[in-house]
Amino acid sequence: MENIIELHGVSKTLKAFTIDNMNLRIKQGFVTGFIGANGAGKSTTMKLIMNLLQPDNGDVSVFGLDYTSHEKEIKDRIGFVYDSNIFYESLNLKDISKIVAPAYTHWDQNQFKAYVDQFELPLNKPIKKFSKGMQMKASIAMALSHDAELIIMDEPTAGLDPTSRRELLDILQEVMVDGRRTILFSTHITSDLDRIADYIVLMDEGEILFDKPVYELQEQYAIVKGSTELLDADTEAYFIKIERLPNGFQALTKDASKVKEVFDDHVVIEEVSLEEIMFYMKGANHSYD
Ligand SMILES: Nc1ncnc2c1ncn2[C@@H]1O[C@H](COP(=O)(O)OP(=O)(O)OP(=O)(O)O)[C@@H](O)[C@H]1O
Repeated sequence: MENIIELHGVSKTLKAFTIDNMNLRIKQGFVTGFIGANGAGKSTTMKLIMNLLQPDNGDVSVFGLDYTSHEKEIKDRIGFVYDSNIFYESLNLKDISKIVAPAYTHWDQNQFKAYVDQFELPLNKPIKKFSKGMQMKASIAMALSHDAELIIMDEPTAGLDPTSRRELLDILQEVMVDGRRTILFSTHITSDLDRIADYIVLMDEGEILFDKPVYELQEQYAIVKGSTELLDADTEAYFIKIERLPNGFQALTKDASKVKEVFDDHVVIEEVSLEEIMFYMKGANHSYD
């Protein structure tokens, strides 16, 4: 199976927010980073993938299965980290693991204890007395302790200190080593993705703007700087968004080689960061995508 998650023509309206006819495919065996501004719809999409929200229209399948008849099997094979505390707050980790363990076919108590030790989490302290970062670590320890084939994490690095963030990214790299697993995770910290992502999905206002391998982004997207005299109706078509500055223009292109061919040495072409791509694509004219 090439795609571990497939969304076909999915629509969902939540009051003022709408996802309309979304198609998304997440490749098996890779790490996909899910990015987009606040309110873009990343959490909503993850909830649709987890069946915590149901689409108004369209289909969601995970492992090639649908939730109508395979909910338990799908959930058994997913490790999910959500951006707010999903545990019973007055319980401690020891009790929670006893409640959670029977729900999973492959729960591994030793693995769980190893993560608890690594994250230096207390087993006997009620979750409500954990800091935000500790709660996130507890969530991560649970998600990684039942041999899940698919790990879905909504902003797992938010609230973690730099050392813990690095530790988590190392763990995620380790769990990917045997090639059996797939990770989808959202983050606002784009440097997380530089370390481990193979694919990037960018979302804006309920819409997937792109879903691309990292190497393709690095090869094709670039920042172009030059004199505004170079711009006219024809040449502007090479850019996704153009900023006109007093001393020239600065623009994002998704076709760096074409820009090089057309403008040659009249422009400067620079590598683009994910943050810059997000900045330029927000509110851009997507007919150029
Ligand atoms: N239960 C709800 N009822 C109404 N609107 C909602 C509900 N949940 C989310 N929304 C709205 O849907 C939009 C998308 O929210 P979502 O949490 O999916 O975005 P996000 O990309 O995860 O944002 P962030 O990066 O800030 O976490 C927002 O405008 C939010 O206000």
